[in-house]
Amino acid sequence: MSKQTTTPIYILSGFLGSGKTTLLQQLVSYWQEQGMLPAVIMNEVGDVNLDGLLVQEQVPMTEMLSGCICCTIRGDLSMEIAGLIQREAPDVIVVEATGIANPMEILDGVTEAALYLKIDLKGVITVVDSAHLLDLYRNQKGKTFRLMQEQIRSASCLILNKTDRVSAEEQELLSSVISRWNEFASVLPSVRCEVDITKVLESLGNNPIDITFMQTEVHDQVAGIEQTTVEHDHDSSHQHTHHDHVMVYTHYLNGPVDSGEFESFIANLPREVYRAKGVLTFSDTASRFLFQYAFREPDFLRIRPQGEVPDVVVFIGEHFSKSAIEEGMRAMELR
Ligand SMILES: Nc1nc2c(ncn2[C@@H]2O[C@H](COP(=O)(O)OP(=O)(O)OP(=O)(O)O)[C@@H](O)[C@H]2O)c(=O)[nH]1
Repeated sequence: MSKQTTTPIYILSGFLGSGKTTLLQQLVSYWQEQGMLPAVIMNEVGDVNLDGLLVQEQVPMTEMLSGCICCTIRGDLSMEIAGLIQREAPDVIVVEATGIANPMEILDGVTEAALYLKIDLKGVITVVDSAHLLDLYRNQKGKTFRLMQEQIRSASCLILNKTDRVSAEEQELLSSVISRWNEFASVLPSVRCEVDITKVLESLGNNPIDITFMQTEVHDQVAGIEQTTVEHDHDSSHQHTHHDHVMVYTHYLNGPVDSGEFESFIANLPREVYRAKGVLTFSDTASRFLFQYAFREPDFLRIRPQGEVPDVVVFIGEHFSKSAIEEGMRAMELR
C-alpha cells in the first residue's frame, strides 16, 4: 500500500566521478538520523552497479543499469519511482543519475511521474569535481565541458567538491565561474562532500526549481549538445544505448592480480579513460578492494561484499581502445 503523503524527490547530478555517491551516503545517514526511511534510485551507464556496495543494505534501492535515465531509459524512471513508493513507502527518494546525464531530461522524467504520483520534486543537487572542471575550463571546449556546464546550470544547489585537489586561488576562480553560469544556486565548497546537509536542504527550499525558466533559457543551450551526444530512442526504451561519445568496457577478471602491477597499469591508462571502478582480489593481500579512479586519481577501499560479487573493472571514457585495455588486464591475470 502506498502512503497518501507526498514523497519528496531529490536529483543528484554531476559528472562521472565527481562525488555523487559520496554525497548520497551523507544524505542517507542524515535522513536516517532523523528517523526517516530514504530510498535510492541508482542509474549506471555500465552493466554492474558497484556504487550500490557503498549504500547500506537496509536502504531500499532500485538499480537502472546499462543506460542513461536522461535518454534511453527515461521512460522507465517514472515506473521505478512508482514501484519504489508502492513497495517501500519511503519518506524521501534520491535519484542518482549517471555522470553523463543531462539533468533537464531527468527533470522531465520526474515531472512525468508527478502526473500520476504524489511526489514533490525538491531540486537538483549538482556535485562538481574542482580539478576536473578547472582542467576543462582552461580548455573551454569539448562535449564533457558543455555537459558539466549544463549540469551546473540546472542545479538548485552546487557542491564544489574535491577542493583538496586545487589551490585556494583556483577554488576562488571556480566559485566565481560557476556563480556566473548559475546565479541562483548556492555554492558549497567541500572535500569528500563533507557539507552541512541542513544547508544543502535549506538551499533547495530557497532556490526552488523554476522549470519554466529552465525550459526556455537552458534548454536552448542544451539543444546543441543533445543532438550531438544523445541517441534519442524514446520508442524503444529497452534498446539500451547511451550517449554516443561515451564508451564503457566491463572486464570480468578470471582471478587475483598483483596489486603493484594493477596500480601501474592504472597509472598508465590513456587520458581518454576518465572513470573506472571495480572490485578486485589481489594476489599479495588478503582482503578484497573496491577500486575507484576518477579524473586520474585512483582510490582503494577494503571491502567485504555481501553475497556473490565478481571481480570486475568497469572502464568509462571516450574513444579509447577496448582491446588494449582487455589485453593489459588479461596479461595481469596470466602472470
Ligand atoms: N581527492 C578527493 N577525492 C574524492 C573527493 N570526494 C570523493 N572522492 C573520491 O572520488 C571518487 C569518486 O567518488 P564517487 O562519490 O563514487 O563519485 P560519483 O560521482 O558517484 O561517480 P559516478 O557514479 O561514477 O559518476 C572516489 O574514489 C571518492 O573516494 C574529494 O573531495 N577529494
